[in-house]
Amino acid sequence: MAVHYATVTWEQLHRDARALAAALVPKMPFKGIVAVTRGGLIPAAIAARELGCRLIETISVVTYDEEEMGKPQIIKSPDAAGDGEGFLIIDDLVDSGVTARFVRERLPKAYFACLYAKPAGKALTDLFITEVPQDTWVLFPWDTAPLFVPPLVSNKKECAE
Ligand SMILES: O=P(O)(O)OC[C@H]1O[C@H](OP(=O)(O)OP(=O)(O)O)[C@H](O)[C@@H]1O
Ligand SMILES: Nc1nc2[nH]cnc2c(=O)[nH]1
Ligand SMILES: [Mg+2]
Repeated sequence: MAVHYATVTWEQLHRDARALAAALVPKMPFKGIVAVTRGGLIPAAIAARELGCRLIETISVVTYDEEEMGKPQIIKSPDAAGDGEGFLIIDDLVDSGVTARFVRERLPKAYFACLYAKPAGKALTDLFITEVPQDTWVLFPWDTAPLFVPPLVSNKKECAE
């Protein structure tokens, strides 16, 4: 279980998604992108803009069943992508690799790219941008909000005290 957090800001996410797109240019052309919903949607949109790709398909895989890791289930199939030939799959991250393995079984000929990868799942990717330790939980910008943080010294006390 993750014991550390890595907070990713919108700016960092945008930079990393652009870096992913830049690394994908030599792999072009792609017929289209398959975004792994939901986490892959925003990285896929940024990469699609950079790569001039307008055909976007989605695959939705549910791996957790009431907090338990269950058997992965496809609840939305990427029908436009066939067996994945010529397609680029984009997700936000691989952790255990369960989602990536399942998606690859469904789209065996596609190229799999993501922004962040933990050691247990990284071998399932063709490309990732940043490795994250296994014990670290990535907090995406859509997971977080700015919070008031109280000052170190209470304003009831005088500075000179
Ligand atoms: O390698 P794994 O252990 O399978 O974990 C990685 C997956 O987990 C997260 O998705 P999640 O299933 O939480 O759904 P979401 O994208 O809809 O948030 C993340 O977006 C990856 O798709
Ligand atoms: N937000 C988020 N979702 C995950 N799903 C599996 N691992 C992670 C992670 O580190 N962060
Ligand atoms: Mg996901």
